[in-house]
Amino acid sequence: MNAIAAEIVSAEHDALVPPHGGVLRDLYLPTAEAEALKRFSASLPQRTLNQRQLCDLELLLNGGFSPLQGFLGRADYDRVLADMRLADGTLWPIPITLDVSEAFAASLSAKAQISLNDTQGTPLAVLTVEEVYFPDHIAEARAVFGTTDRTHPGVAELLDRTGPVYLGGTLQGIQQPSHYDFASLRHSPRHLREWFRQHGWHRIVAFQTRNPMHRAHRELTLRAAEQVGAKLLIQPSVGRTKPGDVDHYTRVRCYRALLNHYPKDHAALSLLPLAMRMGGPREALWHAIIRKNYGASHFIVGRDHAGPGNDTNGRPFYDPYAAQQLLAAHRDELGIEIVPFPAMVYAANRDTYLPQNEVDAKDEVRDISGTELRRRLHSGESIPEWFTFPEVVNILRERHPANAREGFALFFTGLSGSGKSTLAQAVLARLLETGSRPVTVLDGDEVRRHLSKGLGFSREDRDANITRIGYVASEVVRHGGIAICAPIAPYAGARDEARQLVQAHGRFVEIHVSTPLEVCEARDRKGLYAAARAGKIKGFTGIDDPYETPASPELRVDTSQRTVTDAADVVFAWLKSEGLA
Ligand SMILES: Nc1ncnc2c1ncn2[C@@H]1O[C@H](COP(=O)(O)OS(=O)(=O)O)[C@@H](OP(=O)(O)O)[C@H]1O
Ligand SMILES: Nc1ncnc2c1ncn2[C@@H]1O[C@H](COP(=O)(O)OP(=O)(O)O)[C@@H](O)[C@H]1O
Repeated sequence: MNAIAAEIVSAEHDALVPPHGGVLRDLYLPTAEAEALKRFSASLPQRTLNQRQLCDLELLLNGGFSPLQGFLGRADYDRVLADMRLADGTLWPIPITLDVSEAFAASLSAKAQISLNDTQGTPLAVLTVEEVYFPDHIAEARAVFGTTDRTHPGVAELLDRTGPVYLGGTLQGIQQPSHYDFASLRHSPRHLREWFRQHGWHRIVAFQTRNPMHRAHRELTLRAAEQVGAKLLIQPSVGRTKPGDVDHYTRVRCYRALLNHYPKDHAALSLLPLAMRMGGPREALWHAIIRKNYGASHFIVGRDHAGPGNDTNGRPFYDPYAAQQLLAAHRDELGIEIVPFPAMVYAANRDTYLPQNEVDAKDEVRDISGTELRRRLHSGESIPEWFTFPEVVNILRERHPANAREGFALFFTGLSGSGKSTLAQAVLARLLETGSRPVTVLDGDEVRRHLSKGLGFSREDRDANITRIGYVASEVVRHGGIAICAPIAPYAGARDEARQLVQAHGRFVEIHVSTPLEVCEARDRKGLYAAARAGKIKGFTGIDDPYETPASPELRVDTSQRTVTDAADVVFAWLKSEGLA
């Protein structure tokens, strides 16, 4: 009996649902062959995968994406876009593709093999490239996400951070990507199926999440499990979720704490290394297929499943129940039962949670939105017990201390001589006078003597300088400190990049020191404007190199209109009003 037939028979035997397409893939080679391929892979073209590609690879190799055996070729890709199916007709809603640059693609010979590596250079798999093709990213965004609006994180990634060429081909797995965090909570579909068998679990309802779970989630999952007579699998995505989400380390601590609030032996926790696309209905279908591969017989789809929030006009990208409708439409061929659920809300008068559609006029409904929860965490305000469990609040508070203890960056930007350093020093003095927070100053001149020594003033060098400042600031903020940065930072793109780096860990406060050029030039503290006018310095900001005015900084201060003390007062008052000082 060949391996495929054996797999089908065993799937029938264990009474767990069959995997998608009938075959649970396992693309890892046996140990000796994997060892030989690892040695051989050193001679192949090397490719370091980004986080999304690494997540995709892991689920391709371990069978989470069964029946796929590699990255999609053109025919599969086209049909997935057009009607959510592989070329052979199997339901598959999200394109799993390997994007590269044109230069990398051009360097490959026909039928090339390439080594796919993690960020440490460890070879994980070899891809035999069967097809090289140019996708139309705009068409892909429209088909998969239904929009080309870059506010959608999946669209932004596709249009701005995805290579122009796709490589299709089959994979041979060498070794699993290493995870040193929560290793005991990570399982392949094969492992999880084995665990279900050992524990006699046959009906299993899976729950997907990218957020910390509170009482509403507990009620919802318990009701869903009870409704279909199944055990519960809490399977949060921990690969990559929506930018700005609570990090998975914190979330997993919350899930673990919550697990103690389920009836014994009724709920299990397993982490899914999925790179979410936030693709709403299509993504929900994909999630269901993946859970089926892990052996779940049922899948909970709540309100706004995998929703990316609102578009540029403030309207939701997807109808909150579109995912449930799409899954219902494919019910017969999906092979995993969908358990649709409305939002759960708290009725204070009954001191209980209810599905929204069971609420009546007399009920006093209470809810705390994600935004409100973040606000309360930031301000240190209380979070009621009806909303979540005290252990969960404690974990979230440790991770998100009230503003007064959370790190942030003050990023002064403006022309040379505008007053950035002077103002930074004055604000520094205020912060040190009134608080005990560690403060790091990354002044333009100072940085250029150390961190950015050797860099000049070309666009490339200036961008590198600002990225370095942003990186150091983000580390300071990550550890709860205050970073005060004061470079010219003339280019909007680099400023935004610094913002992204910092915002992963705390607030980024951009302060445009908007002193007019004439005033800066009249001050000419260092004689550089005169030298620039005389042509002795080339590419001087404001003279013969541009300064891109910040469009929407948190604050704008013109030092020609105020004394140093006044200007520092404006900044400090703003920090106070935001709870940062
Ligand atoms: N070509 C040119 N353009 C602008 N500035 C120049 C140039 N050459 C030297 N300097 C001096 O370098 C200081 C600016 O460095 P920054 O690191 O803040 O610049 S940047 O953000 O990387 O563009 C700046 O200091 P500040 O006056 O404190 O802003 C200048 O003194
Ligand atoms: N209200 C003010 N705020 C800040 N600087 C001022 C003000 N009025 C005059 N200045 C002077 O302007 C110059 C600004 O230089 P600096 O702070 O080094 O600017 P930058 O760091 O932006 O190059 C200093 O000599 C400072 O004394």
